[in-house]
Amino acid sequence: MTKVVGLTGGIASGKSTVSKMLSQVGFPIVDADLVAHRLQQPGQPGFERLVDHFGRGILTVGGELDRSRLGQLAFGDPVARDELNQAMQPLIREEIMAQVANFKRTGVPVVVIDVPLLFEQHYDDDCDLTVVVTVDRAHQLQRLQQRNGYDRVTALARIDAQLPLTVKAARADIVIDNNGDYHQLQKQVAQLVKRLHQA
Ligand SMILES: CC(C)(COP(=O)(O)OP(=O)(O)OC[C@H]1O[C@@H](n2cnc3c(N)ncnc32)[C@H](O)[C@@H]1O)[C@@H](O)C(=O)NCCC(=O)NCCS
Ligand SMILES: Nc1ncnc2c1ncn2[C@@H]1O[C@H](COP(=O)(O)OP(=O)(O)OP(=O)(O)O)[C@@H](O)[C@H]1O
Repeated sequence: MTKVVGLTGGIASGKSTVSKMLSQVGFPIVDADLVAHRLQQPGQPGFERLVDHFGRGILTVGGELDRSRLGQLAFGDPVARDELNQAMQPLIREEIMAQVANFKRTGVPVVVIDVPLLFEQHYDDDCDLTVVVTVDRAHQLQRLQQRNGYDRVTALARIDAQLPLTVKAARADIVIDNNGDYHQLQKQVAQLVKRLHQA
């Protein structure tokens, strides 16, 4: 029986870094951000839904989704964010579950789903084990600003659009503390890998 491992954290807490490490040692990964991005390509169902909800003002002159514009709308206003979630989440869930089902059919022992909104959108109900990558707010803010070039206000709006990391960590089966350097992160991932091999 394939075990489903839910990997989550806060924005810029280090989920993708951990999922890359797990992928490098052979675990299959379903990446929710990648799923969402694919669904938002012109012609794909997510794109159509977003244009229906938010109008053509969220498109670039080239007719693609203007991610920065939609991000300003959605992370600046909880009502717009709810609309975004209502438009996108059913499609994202369907695709994630389809990919999980495909991996299950191949008989792999473990599949990892890397989902930022794992708890907010109740994906944890479908997981055998949940892992939260946590950082303190100062590291999170600094890494997010550095990675995305956001000013402080923009970065804080994105951090506060998710459940607090302390709440997520309290709900997790396993917590990975990413306040240290990459080496310290790698050591904790090695422990996780051992546990997953026993799963
Ligand atoms: C608003 C959008 C266009 C901004 O795009 P942008 O390229 O700036 O961000 P990107 O998609 O790379 O997401 C970066 C991070 O933002 C956070 N995030 C994304 N969507 C949300 C959301 N609806 N609520 C809270 N945090 C979110 C996640 O931590 C994610 O890893 C984009 O985030 C989006 O379409 N979000 C809705 C899809 C979604 O829910 N994705 C999360 C999958 S569970
Ligand atoms: N231990 C660490 N030390 C220093 N920088 C780190 C560490 N872990 C991750 N980072 C950096 O922090 C940033 C955020 O990490 P990452 O992209 O893995 O986060 P994420 O949780 O996947 O974010 P998102 O929710 O936006 O997808 C990246 O630039 C990454 O290189």
